[in-house]
Amino acid sequence: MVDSENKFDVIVLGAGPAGLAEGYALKSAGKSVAIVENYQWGGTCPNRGCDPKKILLSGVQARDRVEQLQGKGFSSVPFVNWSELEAFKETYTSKIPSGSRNGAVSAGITAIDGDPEFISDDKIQVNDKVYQAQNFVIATGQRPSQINISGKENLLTSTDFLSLKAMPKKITFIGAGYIAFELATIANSTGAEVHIVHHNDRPLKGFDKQYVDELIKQLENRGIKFHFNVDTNAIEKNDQGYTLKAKNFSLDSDLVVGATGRIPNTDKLKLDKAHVEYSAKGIQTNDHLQTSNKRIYAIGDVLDKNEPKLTPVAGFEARYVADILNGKNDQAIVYPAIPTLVYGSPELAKVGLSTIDKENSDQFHVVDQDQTKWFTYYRTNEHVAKAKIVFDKDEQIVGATILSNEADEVINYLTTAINKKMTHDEVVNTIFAYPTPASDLQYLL
Ligand SMILES: Cc1cc2nc3c(=O)[nH]c(=O)nc-3n(C[C@H](O)[C@H](O)[C@H](O)COP(=O)(O)OP(=O)(O)OC[C@H]3O[C@@H](n4cnc5c(N)ncnc54)[C@H](O)[C@@H]3O)c2cc1C
Ligand SMILES: NC(=O)c1ccc[n+]([C@@H]2O[C@H](COP(=O)([O-])OP(=O)(O)OC[C@H]3O[C@@H](n4cnc5c(N)ncnc54)[C@H](O)[C@@H]3O)[C@@H](O)[C@H]2O)c1
Repeated sequence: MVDSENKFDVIVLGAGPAGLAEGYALKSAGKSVAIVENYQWGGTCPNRGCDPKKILLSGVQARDRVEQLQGKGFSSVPFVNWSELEAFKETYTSKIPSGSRNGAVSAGITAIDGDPEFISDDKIQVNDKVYQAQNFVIATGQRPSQINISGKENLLTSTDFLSLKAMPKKITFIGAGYIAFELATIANSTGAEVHIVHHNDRPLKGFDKQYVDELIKQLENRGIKFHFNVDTNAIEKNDQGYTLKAKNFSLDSDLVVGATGRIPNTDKLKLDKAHVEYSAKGIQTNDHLQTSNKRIYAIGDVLDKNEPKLTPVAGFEARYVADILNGKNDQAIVYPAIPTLVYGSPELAKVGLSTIDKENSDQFHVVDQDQTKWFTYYRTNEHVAKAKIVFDKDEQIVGATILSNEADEVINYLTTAINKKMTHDEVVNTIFAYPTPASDLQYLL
């Protein structure tokens, strides 16, 4: 028998952006809700992901803005003091776990701390207590993966990097995805010698190759060194630091960060006991985000899905499942166009269709614009500003790739234009404040 106080309409596993959004949406609709978290309330994004990274980047971006204006009012590039910047970041992150937990409790959600394990189709056990629910929502996210090489225990993760107390003189990243590009830019701007080692020659492979090559060129100009087609097979510790070893290749550094992807947190949940199917890529669901056990849903990064694993996508899925469980929706999930962005200086962003090949070249065409001399970028003396816009036969924008320091802002406007199917005339007849990246839109679309 399960005590009545341990019975809920819905139990959510994981208190990250997905799990918390789910809990709040269900609670405000009158359901009894518990959330179980086994580590830091708030999850990856505010504790060890998006937010701390972006705080560190704020210092980097301020420095870079001054660097661009050398000889145009400034004569030296400021030194970014890593320890102070990191301490500033800590003033934000240190409040997240308690703030997130207290917020949930204040909203009337039952907060449970510990490792949940399914013991049947409708019950879990946490710290020797059994809890029962009509429905479960699994939102346990992902964690850094570790490459299986000799000396892998010598590798730091992105989480370790974001809390370094001192920036080393020389740092190496293995992998060249979002995390390596972003953290390498931060390390470079705070004075470190930075190397990126990648196993093939196609980093950021979801992005337009020409623009990735241009981004690499910009980062090389800043002093970041790329080593492509290097398959790391060992990290050896020595008196000075660490040596990365590969065939005919060796690189010494003070620290080495593994940034070769992330893996779903499914292993501790005893999913088999609840008949929930999953793969190495995450929990498998139907188009209603329902697992192989009809009373259990999965949302956020823990899903095995094609959509990018990002915070706003996790929130979208949480609201969708809440609507299903609140009886407001029974349709399959339909995702809007989702923008993705590699932060740094410059930023690389994309939404929708990014490239077209011979097979679909009669249905789409691409306009590639070098904006570097446009007023928006001229006034800040940007090194590069480019935009590749994909149009369909009706001249409707269906995709874009942007490379500039304003890419985050521009990609959001273009995402709206794609989702709202805005025509060129609708854009031109919208009065945007001038001069801003928004007022450039009439020349882009
Ligand atoms: C360095 C870095 C930078 C990033 N930058 C961005 C960015 O700029 N923009 C963006 O959109 N996304 C970014 N992301 C991705 C973003 O953090 C995730 O997409 C987002 O956090 C996913 O939310 P989630 O709730 O699904 O998972 P998480 O945020 O991972 O939350 C899952 C929660 O479940 C808990 N948990 C895990 N296992 C269990 C278990 N067995 N039982 C109970 N609880 C468990 C975890 O402790 C965690 O609190 C970044 C990620 C990283 C690592
Ligand atoms: N700005 C953002 O939105 C943002 C920022 C950071 C992270 N994230 C999220 O976190 C996820 C993980 O980021 P990530 O950068 O760790 O993963 P990723 O999948 O983006 O990139 C990993 C890279 O490592 C390479 N790699 C794999 N094995 C390797 C090996 N043995 N040696 C060398 N290279 C190897 C892969 O080819 C790939 O290029 C992202 O996919 C995204 O969902 C998003």
